[in-house]
Amino acid sequence: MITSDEIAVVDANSEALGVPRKQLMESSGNAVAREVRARTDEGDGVALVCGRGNNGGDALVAARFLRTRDVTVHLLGRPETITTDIARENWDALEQTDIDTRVVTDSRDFDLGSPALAVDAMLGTGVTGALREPEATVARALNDADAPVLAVDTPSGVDTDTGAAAGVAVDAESVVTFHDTKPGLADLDADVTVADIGIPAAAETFVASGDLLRLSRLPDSHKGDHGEVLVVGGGPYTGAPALAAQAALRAGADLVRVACPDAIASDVQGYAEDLIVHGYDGTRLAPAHVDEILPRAREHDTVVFGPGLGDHDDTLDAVGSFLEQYDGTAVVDADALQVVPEVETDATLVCTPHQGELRAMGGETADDPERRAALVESFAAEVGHTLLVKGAEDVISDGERTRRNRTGNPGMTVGGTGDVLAGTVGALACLLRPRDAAAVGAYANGRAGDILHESHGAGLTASDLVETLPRAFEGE
Ligand SMILES: NC(=O)C1=CN([C@@H]2O[C@H](COP(=O)(O)OP(=O)(O)OC[C@H]3O[C@@H](n4cnc5c(N)ncnc54)[C@H](O)[C@@H]3O)[C@@H](O)[C@H]2O)[C@H](O)CC1
Ligand SMILES: [K+]
Repeated sequence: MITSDEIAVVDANSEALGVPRKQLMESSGNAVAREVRARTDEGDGVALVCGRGNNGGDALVAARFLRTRDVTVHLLGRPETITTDIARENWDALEQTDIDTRVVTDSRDFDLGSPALAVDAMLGTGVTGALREPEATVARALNDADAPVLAVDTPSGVDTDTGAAAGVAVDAESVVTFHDTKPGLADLDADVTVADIGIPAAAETFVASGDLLRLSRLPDSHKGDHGEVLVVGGGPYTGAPALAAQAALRAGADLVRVACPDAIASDVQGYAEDLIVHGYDGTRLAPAHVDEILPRAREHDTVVFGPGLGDHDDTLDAVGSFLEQYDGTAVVDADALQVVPEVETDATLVCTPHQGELRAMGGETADDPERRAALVESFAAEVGHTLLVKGAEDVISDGERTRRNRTGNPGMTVGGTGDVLAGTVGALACLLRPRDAAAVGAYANGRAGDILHESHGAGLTASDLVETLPRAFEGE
């Protein structure tokens, strides 16, 4: 099953892989025509009722594939108001043929006639809220008509994210849906066919520019609120927490604070004026600091735990104690990772190990990319957290869904890039579910590295990466 937000990402990734939407629409239209032929006889009347989006576009394509049927195309709205170029191009193409096309601007003018089959292509995954006019009246007319209804993708009026109807919905005898089934279709008393429309499997497997849509299509609850991140790091190293914090800012977080030992606080502050640094006493994280860090962590949307902490026994004990008591969202990186498999925690974790750290956690790797991805998926299920395993090809899995990321280049093996990634994912995890934050973070980091590779060759630094992140989020 796939939701409309997810299909938008997959569509855009398909386009990035060289299979554009217009090509998918051709396949969708072909699939609709196939269903129409299966449900009618030669010469039968078929009414195609088209909305102004791509759902209507699918039926406009279908009309061309139905030369053996007596087709009438009803467009709901003026052709100038068709919302997408590809649907409009298909309308324009139909207008050059002798197919009977009718423009319905007022629902009172809608005349279905008495076809053997009516095709509902008013609205698909682009629907928002209850059907407006003329669609609502036309939906009632379809429901009152004698002809059985074949719905394209989803019956119009059914919310494709919840499967519920916000008002009147088309009552379809059959549905031809694309790529994968949609929420709610299984609950309908309709015959549902899933048609393969040629979306490459890679559009789902690999993270690509379409995944950036996850950020631009955020629910209203997140508009204008991009979250606050606490970076807990530093001790033996000072640059790491500063890099993670700066990356979180560049990845869009509203506010980023660093908690680090007093002994290095001024060094961390020295990396950038806009960092907010809180020191705890001493030279490294220890169990005595956990009571001070926990309430601070709870005031942030996410915590990035690990950059530069080091692996002193006291520090690892403190990490364990923190995770046992914390129930928010945290990105765990570097030395803190080794604690994760041993600890009982209610926290939602995104762990960002490289291959060596993964093995140290008890996970397995393999040379074959598919095998490696499968191993990461089962290890994620075992530890109960999201994993982002870094490598020439990154693997991201929450144990249920697994993605692979191909952005990035060997120039990025320079020190500090892991800190940048952890900070980026920390910022994204304020907005997206863990596996999406990890996937988009891995993609954007690698893309920043690829942009820099063009200008800097192998000479890129982690700070360059931070500066380039905003461009990487702009997409291609
Ligand atoms: N990968 C795929 O599965 C493909 C699917 N295709 C088809 O495209 C539609 C989705 O197309 P989209 O243009 O995004 O949206 P719709 O056509 O569903 O609707 C947009 C259209 O409707 C108006 N609108 C929105 N809500 C309402 C409402 N409540 N009442 C009236 N009008 C409404 C909005 O303003 C727009 O004008 C998908 O379902 C498939 O059928 C593609 O063929 C390519 C690949
Ligand atoms: K429809």
